[in-house]
Amino acid sequence: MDTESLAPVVGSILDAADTRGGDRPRLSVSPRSFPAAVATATADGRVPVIAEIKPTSPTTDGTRRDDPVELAEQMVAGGATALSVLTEPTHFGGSPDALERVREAVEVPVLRKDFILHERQLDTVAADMVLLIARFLDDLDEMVTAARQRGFQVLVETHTASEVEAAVEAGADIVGVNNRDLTQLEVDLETFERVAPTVPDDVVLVAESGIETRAAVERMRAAGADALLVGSAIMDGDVSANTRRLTTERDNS
Ligand SMILES: O=C(O)c1ccccc1NCC(=O)[C@H](O)[C@H](O)COP(=O)(O)O
Repeated sequence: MDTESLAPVVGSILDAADTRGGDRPRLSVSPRSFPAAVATATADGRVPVIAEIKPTSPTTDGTRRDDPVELAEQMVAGGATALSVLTEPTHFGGSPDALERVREAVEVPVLRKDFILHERQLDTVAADMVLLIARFLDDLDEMVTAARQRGFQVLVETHTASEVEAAVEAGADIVGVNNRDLTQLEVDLETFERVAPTVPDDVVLVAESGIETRAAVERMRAAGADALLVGSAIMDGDVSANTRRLTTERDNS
C-alpha cells in the first residue's frame, strides 16, 4: 500500500484501523440485496441514495450525538434506498453497536463503512454490504472473496481508473468512485465524471462524497451513477428533509 502521499489524518485513521478486530467467530450473513433496492427505488421514481450515519469526520466541525436508530428512521422516511453506518470509532464517532441497532430497526440494506485492512475485521459485525477501499488493499481480490464467503455484498471504493481496473479484476460488481481525494481531502465532482466511463456497464456504480445539492445529484446521475452515497449533506440539519430533497426525482413534465 502506498501511504506516503496520504493526508496525515488518513495515515492516522489507518494506524488506528490496523490494530482493531479479532477474537470474533466467523460471520455468516444473509444480506438484503442492494442491487434489488436500487431497482425498486428507480421503479418508484426515487433517486437511489445511500444515506450515511456519520457522527463526525476529519473534515466536519463538531459531532452529532443523536441516536443512530432515530437518524436511520428519518433517512428511510426521507426515501433512502440504503443506509451506510460508520463503524470507525476514533475519527468518525461510529461503532459496530450502532450498525447492529440500525440494521435491526430498518428493512433497507445497510453498508458497513470502515477502513477494513485485514480479513479478521470482516467478522466485527454483520451488515448487508461492506466497503473495501481499493487503494488500501494490496490483496483486494482475496478480501473480496473473504467478504463474499461470509455472505456480504461488497462495495469496492475507487478514485482512479487503475483502481477501477483492480476492482473489476477482483470481481467487484458494485463499485464506488470517491470524489474525495485522500491525499489532500479535497472533493471534486469531476473525479466521478472522469472515472465513471471506465466502469463496465454491468457494474452497479455509486458516486461517493461531496454530493450536497440537487444540481450535484443531477450531475452525478448524468455521468452514470446508479446510486449516490451521501453523508455530510444529510447529517447537517433536518435529516429526513435533507434526504427527501436529494431522493425526490425532478418533475420534468
Ligand atoms: O469525510 C471525511 O472527512 C473523510 C476523511 C478522510 C477519509 C475519509 C473520509 N470520508 C469517508 C467517506 O467516504 C464519506 O464519509 C462518504 O463518501 C460521504 O461523503 P460526504 O457526503 O462528503 O460526507
